[in-house]
Amino acid sequence: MLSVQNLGVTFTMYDVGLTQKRLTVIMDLDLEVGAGEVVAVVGSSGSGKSLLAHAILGILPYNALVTGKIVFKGELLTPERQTKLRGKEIALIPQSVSYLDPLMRVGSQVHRASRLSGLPATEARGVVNQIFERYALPLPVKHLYPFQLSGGMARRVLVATAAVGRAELLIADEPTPGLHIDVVVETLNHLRELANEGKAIILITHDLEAAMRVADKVAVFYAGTTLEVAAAEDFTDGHLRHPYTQALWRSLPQNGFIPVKGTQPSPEALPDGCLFADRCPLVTDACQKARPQFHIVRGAPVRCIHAEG
Ligand SMILES: Nc1ncnc2c1ncn2[C@@H]1O[C@H](COP(=O)(O)OP(=O)(O)OP(=O)(O)O)[C@@H](O)[C@H]1O
Ligand code: NI
Repeated sequence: MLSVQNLGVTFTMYDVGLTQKRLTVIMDLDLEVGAGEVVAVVGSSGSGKSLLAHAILGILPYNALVTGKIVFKGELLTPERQTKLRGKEIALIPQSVSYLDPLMRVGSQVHRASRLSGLPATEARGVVNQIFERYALPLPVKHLYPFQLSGGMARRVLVATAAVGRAELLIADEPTPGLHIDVVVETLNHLRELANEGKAIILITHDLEAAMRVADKVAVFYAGTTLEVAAAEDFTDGHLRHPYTQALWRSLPQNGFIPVKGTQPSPEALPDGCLFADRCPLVTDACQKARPQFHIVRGAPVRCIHAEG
């Protein structure tokens, strides 16, 4: 359904004295998402996850230059098409209730979302009631304002707002950390259900465990690019290809809690070679010379010259 090819995002900024500065924050990024699939995008803070979502939706700030290709349902996703499809065929499940209109009752917002997505007025009312029932939101909740919702209810309203329409691609930017585990699990289950009904889901998260709970594939982001796109079972089968993905896996509490030493390079100081080279146990001179290209190892793409079948 969605194919992101060689995506790049560069910001033009002005420094002291009005000197222009270009900052490339996403480069060579590839990602495929099919109908019925949950693809998790996992990466630490600043790796470019939200910018990927914004690039797909066409809501990057004006000083961002996008290169590469995004193809949606076989057709190039141009800015015009993005404007046309946003909220209709491609919907965002935002990070927090702060994205809802604080002055509008919840029911009206879900209703508005359904109308924006193209549902006729005659159907919208019934569909909104159905969606409230589906997400265990009692009908009186319709009359509440966003600030009156509990954390769990707020997540359900956000999912309902995206699920009420006919959007086939849903992008969930990670729920704010600090949510109760039950709420997280419930939201993840809702996303899985929507995929099982045939939608394509991109789940953006820091939380590898959450990702593995529901995702079919996990795209591992690092300093603005994908290092590996692994199948969820590759983690548990020990089939991971990239040393960074392996390190992330070992950093989970149940796998030894071994931290990955060092930090991700900042967009202002990216190395010429492999982005992970300075933290990698397998590093050799060749790694420092050129950025490794994606190549297929055991059926999945990875960006490491040492990864072999
Ligand atoms: N408008 C902007 N101008 C310049 N740089 C930006 C802008 N927006 C984001 N960036 C930079 O782009 C990089 C990626 O940001 P992004 O928000 O996509 O990260 P993220 O992976 O979503 O992080 P988090 O997990 O913290 O949400 C960061 O280094 C960030 O500072
Ligand atoms: Ni983000």
